Amino acid sequence: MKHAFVPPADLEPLVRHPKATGPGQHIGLHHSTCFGCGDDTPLGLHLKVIAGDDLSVTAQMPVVDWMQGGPGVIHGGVLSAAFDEVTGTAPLLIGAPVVTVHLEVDFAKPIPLGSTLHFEARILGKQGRKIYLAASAHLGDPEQIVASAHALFVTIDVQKHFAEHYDKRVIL
Ligand SMILES: CCCCC/C=C\C/C=C\C/C=C\C/C=C\CCCC(=O)SCCNC(=O)CCNC(=O)[C@H](O)C(C)(C)COP(=O)(O)OP(=O)(O)OC[C@H]1O[C@@H](n2cnc3c(N)ncnc32)[C@H](O)[C@@H]1OP(=O)(O)O
Repeated sequence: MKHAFVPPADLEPLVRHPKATGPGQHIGLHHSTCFGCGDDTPLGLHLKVIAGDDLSVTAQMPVVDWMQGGPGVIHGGVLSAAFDEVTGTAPLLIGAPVVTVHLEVDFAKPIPLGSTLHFEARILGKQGRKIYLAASAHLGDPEQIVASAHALFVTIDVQKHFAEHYDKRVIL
């Protein structure tokens, strides 16, 4: 699939963190009211991101009616949010809490309501605090990619990053 994202050629190779979630296990470190992965949000993606056996993750998402953009198909922003969540969770495999600084999505096929998206994301490498990822999605046949994404995340100190906003957080 065509895309405009060019990661640096000199990325540092990475290995899994010794305490990373095991292969096949749900990576559940985020919080319960997160739009992407929280169980307690009435309107959220409720994504369960599963660790791969290397530097990759997978997730599935049923495409339900409220996700509609064009008639009968998913909204591109909903799909982008799902890519954000799936790619953003993967850096936990190297022990890095991150926020998104850049996300780009290539939409290859219309994605019908009633289908199930299968996501795969993998860490390409890092450069200082910057972590580069690539992801793709299909509807059941891994040979038929319907969308792909590239993302750049930056490692943060979670306590410091959210300090100013923490007391305005929503608890449901
Ligand atoms: C939804 C909230 C998620 C919260 C995550 C919470 C905890 C994390 C824990 C676990 C994570 C688990 C799951 C995560 C799941 C989903 C992820 C969803 C993530 C999101 O949805 S999160 C919301 C949107 N996100 C933001 O709210 C970020 C706003 N942003 C900033 O808060 C600052 O921007 C910051 C702190 C990131 C950096 O600021 P800073 O001052 O610390 O560092 P600096 O500016 O130097 O950037 C360092 C290096 O990144 C390069 N760089 C920066 N921006 C770039 C760009 N756009 N393109 C290319 N390179 C860029 C610079 O060029 C430099 O590179 P170099 O070192 O080579 O010069």
